[in-house]
Amino acid sequence: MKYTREPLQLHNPLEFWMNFPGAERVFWVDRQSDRVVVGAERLTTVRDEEDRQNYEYVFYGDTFFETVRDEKWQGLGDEMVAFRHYYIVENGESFYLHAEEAKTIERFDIPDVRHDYHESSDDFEDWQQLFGAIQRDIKSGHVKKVVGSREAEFTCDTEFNVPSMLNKLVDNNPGCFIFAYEKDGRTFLGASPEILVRHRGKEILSYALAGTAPKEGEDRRTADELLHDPKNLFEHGIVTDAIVDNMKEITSKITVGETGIMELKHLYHLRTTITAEDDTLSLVEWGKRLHPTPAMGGEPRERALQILKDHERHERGMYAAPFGFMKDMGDGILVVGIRSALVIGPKLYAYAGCGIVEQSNVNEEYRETRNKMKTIVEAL
Ligand SMILES: C=C(O[C@H]1C=CC=C(C(=O)O)[C@@H]1O)C(=O)O
Repeated sequence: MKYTREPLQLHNPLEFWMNFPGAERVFWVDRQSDRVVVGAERLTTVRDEEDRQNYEYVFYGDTFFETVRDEKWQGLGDEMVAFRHYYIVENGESFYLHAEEAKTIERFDIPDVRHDYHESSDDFEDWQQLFGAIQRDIKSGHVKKVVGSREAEFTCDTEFNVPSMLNKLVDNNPGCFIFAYEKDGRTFLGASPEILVRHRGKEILSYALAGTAPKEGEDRRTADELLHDPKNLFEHGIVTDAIVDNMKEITSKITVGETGIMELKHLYHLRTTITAEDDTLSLVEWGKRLHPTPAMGGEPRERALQILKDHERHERGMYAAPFGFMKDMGDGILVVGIRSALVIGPKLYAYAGCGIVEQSNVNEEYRETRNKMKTIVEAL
Protein backbone atom coordinates (compact mmCIF):
# COMPACT_ATOMS: atom_id res chain seq x y z
CA MET A 1 0.00 0.00 0.00
CA LYS A 2 1.43 3.35 -1.02
CA TYR A 3 1.10 6.03 1.65
CA THR A 4 1.66 9.71 0.88
CA ARG A 5 3.94 11.49 3.33
CA GLU A 6 3.57 15.18 4.15
CA PRO A 7 5.45 17.18 6.76
CA LEU A 8 3.22 18.05 9.71
CA GLN A 9 4.26 19.47 13.04
CA LEU A 10 1.68 19.51 15.78
CA HIS A 11 2.20 21.03 19.19
CA ASN A 12 0.79 17.84 20.72
CA PRO A 13 0.19 14.51 18.90
CA LEU A 14 -3.18 14.31 20.65
CA GLU A 15 -4.36 17.05 18.28
CA PHE A 16 -4.22 14.45 15.52
CA TRP A 17 -6.29 12.04 17.62
CA MET A 18 -8.86 14.80 18.15
CA ASN A 19 -9.26 15.27 14.39
CA PHE A 20 -11.01 11.90 14.13
CA PRO A 21 -13.84 11.92 16.68
CA GLY A 22 -15.67 8.61 16.90
CA ALA A 23 -13.29 6.87 14.46
CA GLU A 24 -11.38 3.73 15.28
CA ARG A 25 -8.03 5.13 16.41
CA VAL A 26 -4.86 4.29 18.27
CA PHE A 27 -2.33 6.34 20.25
CA TRP A 28 1.17 5.14 21.06
CA VAL A 29 4.07 6.91 22.78
CA ASP A 30 7.25 4.85 22.81
CA ARG A 31 9.96 6.92 24.45
CA GLN A 32 12.50 4.12 24.22
CA SER A 33 12.57 4.28 20.41
CA ASP A 34 11.65 7.99 20.52
CA ARG A 35 8.53 7.33 18.49
CA VAL A 36 4.93 8.49 18.58
CA VAL A 37 2.30 6.89 16.36
CA VAL A 38 -1.29 8.07 16.12
CA GLY A 39 -3.45 6.09 13.70
CA ALA A 40 -7.04 6.75 12.66
CA GLU A 41 -9.69 4.99 10.53
CA ARG A 42 -9.13 1.34 9.74
CA LEU A 43 -7.71 0.83 6.29
CA THR A 44 -7.62 -2.92 6.62
CA THR A 45 -7.27 -5.87 8.94
CA VAL A 46 -3.79 -7.24 8.36
CA ARG A 47 -4.05 -10.96 7.60
CA ASP A 48 -0.63 -12.33 8.41
CA GLU A 49 3.11 -11.66 8.47
CA GLU A 50 3.39 -11.49 4.70
CA ASP A 51 0.50 -9.04 4.46
CA ARG A 52 1.96 -6.96 7.29
CA GLN A 53 4.93 -6.06 5.11
CA ASN A 54 2.57 -4.11 2.82
CA TYR A 55 1.97 -1.42 5.44
CA GLU A 56 4.41 1.04 6.97
CA TYR A 57 3.03 0.91 10.53
CA VAL A 58 0.87 -1.88 11.87
CA PHE A 59 -0.89 -1.95 15.21
CA TYR A 60 -1.27 -5.21 17.10
CA GLY A 61 -3.54 -5.51 20.12
CA ASP A 62 -4.36 -8.84 21.67
CA THR A 63 -6.75 -9.99 24.37
CA PHE A 64 -5.50 -11.77 27.48
CA PHE A 65 -7.59 -14.90 26.93
CA GLU A 66 -8.57 -16.26 23.52
CA THR A 67 -12.26 -16.06 24.26
CA VAL A 68 -14.02 -12.95 25.52
CA ARG A 69 -17.41 -13.29 27.26
CA ASP A 70 -18.13 -9.80 28.62
CA GLU A 71 -20.03 -7.59 26.20
CA LYS A 72 -18.05 -4.47 27.00
CA TRP A 73 -14.93 -6.11 25.57
CA GLN A 74 -16.59 -7.67 22.49
CA GLY A 75 -14.78 -6.92 19.22
CA LEU A 76 -11.78 -5.28 20.87
CA GLY A 77 -8.32 -6.71 20.16
CA ASP A 78 -6.89 -9.96 18.85
CA GLU A 79 -5.88 -8.57 15.45
CA MET A 80 -3.40 -6.55 13.42
CA VAL A 81 -4.73 -3.33 11.94
CA ALA A 82 -3.38 -0.85 9.37
CA PHE A 83 -4.88 2.65 9.50
CA ARG A 84 -5.72 5.10 6.75
CA HIS A 85 -4.22 8.17 8.51
CA TYR A 86 -1.10 8.30 10.65
CA TYR A 87 0.73 11.04 12.47
CA ILE A 88 4.29 9.93 13.16
CA VAL A 89 7.03 11.48 15.26
CA GLU A 90 10.38 9.70 15.00
CA ASN A 91 14.07 10.47 14.54
CA GLY A 92 13.38 14.13 15.30
CA GLU A 93 10.90 14.41 12.41
CA SER A 94 7.14 14.50 12.33
CA PHE A 95 4.84 13.82 9.41
CA TYR A 96 1.36 12.91 8.22
CA LEU A 97 1.02 9.62 6.31
CA HIS A 98 -2.19 8.94 4.46
CA ALA A 99 -3.43 6.18 2.22
CA GLU A 100 -5.98 7.55 -0.27
CA GLU A 101 -7.30 11.10 0.39
CA ALA A 102 -5.68 13.48 2.87
CA LYS A 103 -7.77 15.14 5.55
CA THR A 104 -7.30 18.77 6.60
CA ILE A 105 -5.79 18.53 10.05
CA GLU A 106 -7.14 21.14 12.46
CA ARG A 107 -5.30 22.50 15.50
CA PHE A 108 -6.76 21.91 18.96
CA ASP A 109 -6.05 22.86 22.53
CA ILE A 110 -5.89 19.68 24.57
CA PRO A 111 -8.61 19.79 27.24
CA ASP A 112 -7.56 19.74 30.88
CA VAL A 113 -10.50 18.18 32.70
CA ARG A 114 -10.84 17.49 36.41
CA HIS A 115 -13.47 14.79 36.49
CA ASP A 116 -16.11 14.62 39.16
CA TYR A 117 -16.08 10.87 39.73
CA HIS A 118 -16.47 8.22 42.41
CA GLU A 119 -15.53 4.56 42.72
CA SER A 120 -18.82 2.74 42.10
CA SER A 121 -17.79 -0.85 42.87
CA ASP A 122 -16.49 -2.68 45.89
CA ASP A 123 -14.70 -5.89 44.98
CA PHE A 124 -12.86 -6.65 48.22
CA GLU A 125 -14.88 -9.84 48.78
CA ASP A 126 -14.22 -10.98 45.22
CA TRP A 127 -10.54 -10.30 45.85
CA GLN A 128 -10.54 -12.35 49.07
CA GLN A 129 -12.16 -15.28 47.27
CA LEU A 130 -9.73 -15.14 44.35
CA PHE A 131 -6.77 -14.82 46.71
CA GLY A 132 -8.05 -17.80 48.75
CA ALA A 133 -8.48 -19.99 45.66
CA ILE A 134 -4.96 -19.16 44.48
CA GLN A 135 -3.46 -19.85 47.91
CA ARG A 136 -5.24 -23.23 48.11
CA ASP A 137 -3.76 -24.24 44.75
CA ILE A 138 -0.32 -23.09 45.83
CA LYS A 139 -0.55 -25.01 49.12
CA SER A 140 -1.64 -28.19 47.35
CA GLY A 141 1.47 -27.91 45.18
CA HIS A 142 -0.23 -27.32 41.81
CA VAL A 143 1.16 -23.85 41.19
CA LYS A 144 3.98 -21.68 42.50
CA LYS A 145 2.58 -18.29 41.55
CA VAL A 146 -0.59 -16.80 40.07
CA VAL A 147 -1.16 -13.16 39.12
CA GLY A 148 -4.63 -12.31 40.37
CA SER A 149 -6.24 -9.11 39.14
CA ARG A 150 -9.06 -6.69 39.97
CA GLU A 151 -11.48 -4.59 38.02
CA ALA A 152 -12.64 -1.39 39.76
CA GLU A 153 -15.52 0.60 38.32
CA PHE A 154 -15.56 4.40 38.41
CA THR A 155 -18.52 6.59 37.48
CA CYS A 156 -18.36 10.23 36.43
CA ASP A 157 -20.99 12.98 36.30
CA THR A 158 -19.99 13.60 32.69
CA GLU A 159 -18.31 11.43 30.07
CA PHE A 160 -14.65 10.76 30.83
CA ASN A 161 -12.52 12.95 28.59
CA VAL A 162 -10.02 10.69 26.84
CA PRO A 163 -7.62 13.33 25.39
CA SER A 164 -7.37 14.96 28.81
CA MET A 165 -6.61 11.60 30.40
CA LEU A 166 -4.03 10.69 27.76
CA ASN A 167 -2.28 14.03 28.14
CA LYS A 168 -1.99 13.45 31.89
CA LEU A 169 -0.80 9.87 31.37
CA VAL A 170 1.99 11.20 29.12
CA ASP A 171 3.00 13.90 31.64
CA ASN A 172 2.79 11.74 34.77
CA ASN A 173 4.57 8.61 33.52
CA PRO A 174 7.91 9.49 31.93
CA GLY A 175 9.28 5.93 32.22
CA CYS A 176 6.29 4.28 30.56
CA PHE A 177 4.70 3.51 27.21
CA ILE A 178 1.43 5.41 26.80
CA PHE A 179 -1.25 3.69 24.77
CA ALA A 180 -4.88 3.98 23.76
CA TYR A 181 -7.13 2.11 21.37
CA GLU A 182 -10.63 3.31 20.62
CA LYS A 183 -13.30 1.39 18.77
CA ASP A 184 -17.09 1.65 18.83
CA GLY A 185 -17.20 4.24 21.61
CA ARG A 186 -14.90 2.31 23.96
CA THR A 187 -11.30 3.27 24.70
CA PHE A 188 -8.71 1.05 26.29
CA LEU A 189 -5.84 3.19 27.60
CA GLY A 190 -2.96 3.19 30.03
CA ALA A 191 0.72 3.72 30.81
CA SER A 192 2.68 0.46 30.86
CA PRO A 193 6.22 0.06 32.21
CA GLU A 194 6.61 -3.48 30.87
CA ILE A 195 8.06 -4.58 27.54
CA LEU A 196 6.87 -8.05 26.60
CA VAL A 197 9.10 -8.11 23.54
CA ARG A 198 11.14 -5.68 21.50
CA HIS A 199 12.36 -6.67 18.05
CA ARG A 200 15.29 -4.75 16.53
CA GLY A 201 17.00 -6.50 13.66
CA LYS A 202 18.15 -9.80 15.14
CA GLU A 203 17.90 -8.62 18.74
CA ILE A 204 14.96 -9.76 20.83
CA LEU A 205 14.52 -8.13 24.23
CA SER A 206 12.10 -8.83 27.03
CA TYR A 207 11.67 -7.52 30.57
CA ALA A 208 11.10 -9.75 33.53
CA LEU A 209 9.23 -7.17 35.60
CA ALA A 210 7.81 -8.57 38.81
CA GLY A 211 8.21 -7.86 42.48
CA THR A 212 6.87 -4.55 43.76
CA ALA A 213 7.23 -2.22 46.72
CA PRO A 214 5.35 1.02 47.33
CA LYS A 215 7.35 4.16 48.02
CA GLU A 216 4.76 5.55 50.45
CA GLY A 217 2.27 4.21 53.02
CA GLU A 218 2.32 1.40 55.56
CA ASP A 219 3.98 -1.18 53.26
CA ARG A 220 6.67 1.19 51.97
CA ARG A 221 10.18 -0.07 51.35
CA THR A 222 13.37 1.41 50.00
CA ALA A 223 14.69 0.30 46.63
CA ASP A 224 17.48 -1.52 48.42
CA GLU A 225 15.06 -3.39 50.68
CA LEU A 226 13.12 -4.55 47.63
CA LEU A 227 16.30 -5.67 45.91
CA HIS A 228 17.03 -8.01 48.83
CA ASP A 229 13.51 -9.11 49.73
CA PRO A 230 13.21 -12.95 49.51
CA LYS A 231 9.47 -13.05 48.66
CA ASN A 232 9.83 -10.53 45.84
CA LEU A 233 13.04 -12.13 44.54
CA PHE A 234 11.26 -15.50 44.45
CA GLU A 235 8.31 -13.99 42.54
CA HIS A 236 10.71 -12.28 40.17
CA GLY A 237 12.93 -15.31 39.58
CA ILE A 238 9.93 -17.32 38.37
CA VAL A 239 9.37 -14.74 35.61
CA THR A 240 13.02 -14.55 34.54
CA ASP A 241 13.34 -18.35 34.42
CA ALA A 242 10.14 -18.76 32.41
CA ILE A 243 11.18 -16.17 29.80
CA VAL A 244 14.66 -17.71 29.46
CA ASP A 245 13.25 -21.28 29.18
CA ASN A 246 10.77 -20.09 26.57
CA MET A 247 13.51 -18.35 24.54
CA LYS A 248 15.76 -21.44 24.76
CA GLU A 249 13.30 -23.36 22.59
CA ILE A 250 14.12 -20.92 19.77
CA THR A 251 17.72 -19.82 20.32
CA SER A 252 20.74 -20.58 22.47
CA LYS A 253 22.06 -17.02 22.25
CA ILE A 254 20.50 -15.54 25.36
CA THR A 255 21.90 -12.93 27.76
CA VAL A 256 20.38 -12.32 31.16
CA GLY A 257 21.15 -8.91 32.64
CA GLU A 258 21.50 -8.08 36.32
CA THR A 259 18.37 -7.72 38.38
CA GLY A 260 17.85 -4.08 39.27
CA ILE A 261 15.21 -1.57 40.24
CA MET A 262 12.75 0.22 37.99
CA GLU A 263 11.48 3.33 39.73
CA LEU A 264 8.02 4.65 38.93
CA LYS A 265 6.09 7.52 40.50
CA HIS A 266 4.62 5.56 43.43
CA LEU A 267 6.47 2.26 43.42
CA TYR A 268 9.57 0.27 42.69
CA HIS A 269 9.70 -2.91 40.60
CA LEU A 270 12.36 -5.56 40.25
CA ARG A 271 13.48 -5.73 36.63
CA THR A 272 15.78 -8.05 34.70
CA THR A 273 16.41 -7.39 31.02
CA ILE A 274 16.77 -10.50 28.88
CA THR A 275 18.08 -10.34 25.32
CA ALA A 276 18.33 -13.03 22.66
CA GLU A 277 19.46 -13.33 19.09
CA ASP A 278 17.01 -14.66 16.56
CA ASP A 279 15.94 -14.04 13.00
CA THR A 280 13.35 -16.76 12.60
CA LEU A 281 10.31 -15.34 14.40
CA SER A 282 8.47 -12.06 13.93
CA LEU A 283 7.59 -9.62 16.72
CA VAL A 284 4.03 -10.92 16.92
CA GLU A 285 5.18 -14.54 16.88
CA TRP A 286 7.50 -13.75 19.80
CA GLY A 287 4.67 -11.94 21.55
CA LYS A 288 2.37 -14.94 21.16
CA ARG A 289 5.07 -17.30 22.48
CA LEU A 290 5.96 -15.26 25.54
CA HIS A 291 2.45 -14.12 26.49
CA PRO A 292 1.46 -14.51 29.23
CA THR A 293 4.68 -14.59 31.22
CA PRO A 294 4.33 -15.37 34.93
CA ALA A 295 4.29 -11.57 35.48
CA MET A 296 0.74 -11.61 34.05
CA GLY A 297 -0.44 -15.26 34.33
CA GLY A 298 1.51 -17.56 36.60
CA GLU A 299 3.65 -20.68 36.85
CA PRO A 300 3.01 -23.29 35.58
CA ARG A 301 1.20 -21.31 32.92
CA GLU A 302 -1.75 -23.57 32.03
CA ARG A 303 -2.74 -24.33 35.59
CA ALA A 304 -2.46 -20.65 36.58
CA LEU A 305 -4.62 -19.61 33.64
CA GLN A 306 -7.24 -22.19 34.59
CA ILE A 307 -7.43 -20.74 38.11
CA LEU A 308 -7.90 -17.26 36.66
CA LYS A 309 -10.62 -18.51 34.29
CA ASP A 310 -12.41 -20.23 37.14
CA HIS A 311 -12.07 -17.59 39.86
CA GLU A 312 -11.56 -14.12 38.43
CA ARG A 313 -15.04 -12.59 38.27
CA HIS A 314 -14.26 -9.97 35.64
CA GLU A 315 -13.17 -10.25 32.03
CA ARG A 316 -9.54 -9.27 31.40
CA GLY A 317 -10.15 -8.19 27.81
CA MET A 318 -7.05 -6.32 26.61
CA TYR A 319 -5.75 -5.83 30.15
CA ALA A 320 -2.30 -7.45 30.57
CA ALA A 321 -2.28 -8.53 26.91
CA PRO A 322 0.25 -7.61 24.19
CA PHE A 323 -0.19 -4.13 22.69
CA GLY A 324 2.12 -2.29 20.30
CA PHE A 325 3.33 -1.26 16.88
CA MET A 326 5.66 -2.59 14.26
CA LYS A 327 7.25 -1.01 11.23
CA ASP A 328 7.36 -2.52 7.77
CA MET A 329 10.75 -4.19 8.33
CA GLY A 330 9.28 -5.99 11.34
CA ASP A 331 10.92 -4.01 14.13
CA GLY A 332 8.76 -2.82 16.95
CA ILE A 333 7.68 -3.19 20.55
CA LEU A 334 4.87 -4.99 22.30
CA VAL A 335 4.17 -3.99 25.87
CA VAL A 336 1.63 -5.61 28.17
CA GLY A 337 -1.50 -3.51 28.64
CA ILE A 338 -1.21 -2.94 32.38
CA ARG A 339 -1.83 0.22 34.49
CA SER A 340 -4.83 0.48 32.23
CA ALA A 341 -8.55 1.07 31.99
CA LEU A 342 -11.48 0.69 29.63
CA VAL A 343 -13.44 3.93 29.24
CA ILE A 344 -17.06 3.88 28.05
CA GLY A 345 -18.74 7.28 28.29
CA PRO A 346 -19.25 8.09 32.00
CA LYS A 347 -17.96 4.65 33.14
CA LEU A 348 -14.35 3.61 33.59
CA TYR A 349 -13.09 0.14 34.48
CA ALA A 350 -9.57 0.20 35.92
CA TYR A 351 -7.46 -2.98 36.08
CA ALA A 352 -4.55 -4.01 38.24
CA GLY A 353 -3.05 -7.28 39.36
CA CYS A 354 -0.22 -8.66 41.44
CA GLY A 355 1.76 -11.84 41.75
CA ILE A 356 0.54 -14.08 44.55
CA VAL A 357 2.92 -16.63 46.07
CA GLU A 358 2.75 -18.68 49.25
CA GLN A 359 4.07 -15.87 51.47
CA SER A 360 1.66 -13.24 50.11
CA ASN A 361 -0.79 -11.39 52.37
CA VAL A 362 -4.32 -10.70 51.15
CA ASN A 363 -4.56 -7.11 52.44
CA GLU A 364 -1.09 -6.10 51.39
CA GLU A 365 -1.64 -7.40 47.85
CA TYR A 366 -4.96 -5.55 47.67
CA ARG A 367 -3.18 -2.34 48.65
CA GLU A 368 -0.61 -3.06 45.94
CA THR A 369 -3.32 -3.18 43.28
CA ARG A 370 -4.75 0.12 44.58
CA ASN A 371 -1.31 1.65 44.33
CA LYS A 372 -0.95 0.41 40.75
CA MET A 373 -4.37 1.89 39.89
CA LYS A 374 -3.06 5.34 40.86
CA THR A 375 -1.64 5.54 37.33
CA ILE A 376 -5.22 5.73 36.05
CA VAL A 377 -6.80 7.57 38.97
CA GLU A 378 -4.25 10.40 38.78
CA ALA A 379 -5.15 10.93 35.12
CA LEU A 380 -8.77 11.68 36.05
C1 LIG B 1 0.01 -7.33 36.75
C2 LIG B 1 0.46 -6.11 36.99
O1 LIG B 1 1.76 -5.85 37.29
C3 LIG B 1 2.77 -6.82 37.04
C4 LIG B 1 3.99 -6.08 36.63
C5 LIG B 1 4.95 -5.71 37.52
C6 LIG B 1 4.94 -6.20 38.83
C7 LIG B 1 3.99 -7.10 39.23
C8 LIG B 1 3.98 -7.62 40.62
O2 LIG B 1 4.91 -7.32 41.38
O3 LIG B 1 3.04 -8.31 41.00
C9 LIG B 1 3.01 -7.67 38.28
O4 LIG B 1 3.50 -8.92 37.90
C10 LIG B 1 -0.41 -4.95 36.96
O5 LIG B 1 0.08 -3.82 37.11
O6 LIG B 1 -1.63 -5.11 36.73
